[in-house]
Amino acid sequence: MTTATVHGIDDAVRLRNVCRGYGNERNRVVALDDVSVGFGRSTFTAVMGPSGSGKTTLLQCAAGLDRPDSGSVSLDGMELAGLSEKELTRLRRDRIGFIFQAFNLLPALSVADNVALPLRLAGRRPGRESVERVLEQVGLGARSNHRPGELSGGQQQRVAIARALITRPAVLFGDEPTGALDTRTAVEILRLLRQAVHNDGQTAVMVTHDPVAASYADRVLFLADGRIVDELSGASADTIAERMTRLGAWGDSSDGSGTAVASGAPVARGGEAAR
Ligand SMILES: Nc1ncnc2c1ncn2[C@@H]1O[C@H](COP(=O)(O)OP(=O)(O)OP(=O)(O)O)[C@@H](O)[C@H]1O
Repeated sequence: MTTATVHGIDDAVRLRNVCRGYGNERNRVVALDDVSVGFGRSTFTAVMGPSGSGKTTLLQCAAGLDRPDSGSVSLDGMELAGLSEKELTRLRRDRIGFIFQAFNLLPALSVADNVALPLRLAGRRPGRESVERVLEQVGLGARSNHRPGELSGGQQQRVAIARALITRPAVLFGDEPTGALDTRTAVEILRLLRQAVHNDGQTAVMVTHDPVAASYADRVLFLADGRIVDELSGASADTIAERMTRLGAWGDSSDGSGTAVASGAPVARGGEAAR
């Protein structure tokens, strides 16, 4: 049984009966099928599931990057449906931080200028101290004048986290933020995310395929065929991997009516949790 549909009053992000499909009537893919879930303030949630189960679509709808066909999304107390594109852009800029697998840094800018970019885009003048402070926070105080190309992958991802944190967003969304990193470096990044959540009161939602990464979250949601089918709290990587294996078995036995099984890519990592 899943409790994912229970919403707290104080959720930083809340989805209610969200449906999102692609294609036309003959070729319909249901990416999200009546998903209701809340992400409480100052919590860290990992979203897992087979390839094509709807994880990225869930993240994009939750972050206001994609609009659901039906249902509603509220973020930091604002209903997204009523907002114009301009208001939505402002909300994303001011209240959300994004961290992607490909760090998406601008190679020609220094580390400090990359971090300051969201503030400049918002028409604010970034104070040197606030940039230095957030770089210290991610352990890169000495690197502010370097170019991203002079940093390791893990350091570049830390710059991306600093850039996401500079606006003090209510919610941090990560789509495979540790996907391109080795295990040790991934752990550093996950600790930073936990810190942002538990020390600074931010809310983090992270899509991952890695049970070890997911074990750093307070809660793990499991998606299959566009629906939340299970969740775990405070689980170990082994427990999460075992649950993924079961999810894989469910995927194999599916009659396909759920629609969203995409590529037949392997689902579970089983015991291979720590890459
Ligand atoms: N722009 C799009 N056009 C058509 N179909 C799409 C589009 N985006 C997603 N889909 C489909 O919706 C379903 C869910 O996709 P989504 O990317 O959310 O899955 P996912 O769980 O993130 O997958 P993965 O782990 O492989 O990244 C898939 O069947 C996918 O093919």
